[in-house]
Amino acid sequence: MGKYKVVETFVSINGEATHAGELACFIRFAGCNLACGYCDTKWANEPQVPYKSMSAEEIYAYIKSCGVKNVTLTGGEPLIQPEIEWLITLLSADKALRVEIETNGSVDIAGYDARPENVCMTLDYKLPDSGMEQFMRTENYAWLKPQDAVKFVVSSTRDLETAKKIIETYDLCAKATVYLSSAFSAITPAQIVEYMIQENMKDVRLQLQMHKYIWDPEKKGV
Ligand SMILES: C[S@@+](CC[C@H](N)C(=O)[O-])C[C@H]1O[C@@H](n2cnc3c(N)ncnc32)[C@H](O)[C@@H]1O
Ligand SMILES: Nc1nc2[nH]cc(C(=O)O)c2c(=O)[nH]1
Ligand code: SF4
Ligand SMILES: [Mg+2]
Repeated sequence: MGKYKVVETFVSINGEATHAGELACFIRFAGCNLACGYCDTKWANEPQVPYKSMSAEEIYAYIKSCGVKNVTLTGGEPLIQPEIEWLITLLSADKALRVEIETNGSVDIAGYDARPENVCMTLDYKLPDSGMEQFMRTENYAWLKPQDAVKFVVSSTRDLETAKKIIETYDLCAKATVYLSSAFSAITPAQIVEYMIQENMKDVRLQLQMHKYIWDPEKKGV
């Protein structure tokens, strides 16, 4: 089996989505197929980024050594890592783990349809201000499971309007948990809430990146 390019591993609280505030072990992979304007981990996508080569078994052993339940696979883009299916299968077999995959919405997730309940996807929809909307695969919404989330990282009113349209067109709130997050410092959380009230978005949740309020927003490894 191959090795994975891992740029950092750490334990922190998960700052985002459904298990925000709970301890989680993070595995961040190198490289991404997109280049979002707001990306807070551009460093992990640099071609020359230093990485550690780890096998699936080594990653699993690290996760178990952390002693936590939640594992977040992120990046970079985790789902473009060669043989990532194998790692996901290995981790999902351990029912003491809850595996969350942060994915950018451009990669086909159909092949993960047989995943068990302890594997959830947090699927981004990249909005116009990210510059990456053209790469979004709305076909992915056919493969959402109840434990999954669809996340919209918002930078502007135009982004909010697009998010609302996509949520309604694909009936996303019926399929998964839907989050609106502010692209850090691009739009205030208050502006998002005002829009949610104005549009009566009653099944959508605001999410803040908790770790950026606890630590310096530029700090790695938290
Ligand atoms: C760094 S990405 C890595 C995983 C995957 N490439 C993706 O985009 O989902 C992890 C999460 O951080 C979010 N993110 C990145 N930069 C952000 C920023 N400046 N403000 C808020 N969220 C951000 C992404 O939208 C994504 O949901
Ligand atoms: N604390 C913390 N929580 C996170 N949840 C998702 C993250 C990510 O970068 O994907 C992240 C992160 O970078 N830090
Ligand atoms: S898809 Fe994720 S890692 Fe890639 S550039 Fe966008 S936010 Fe960054
Ligand atoms: Mg992050």
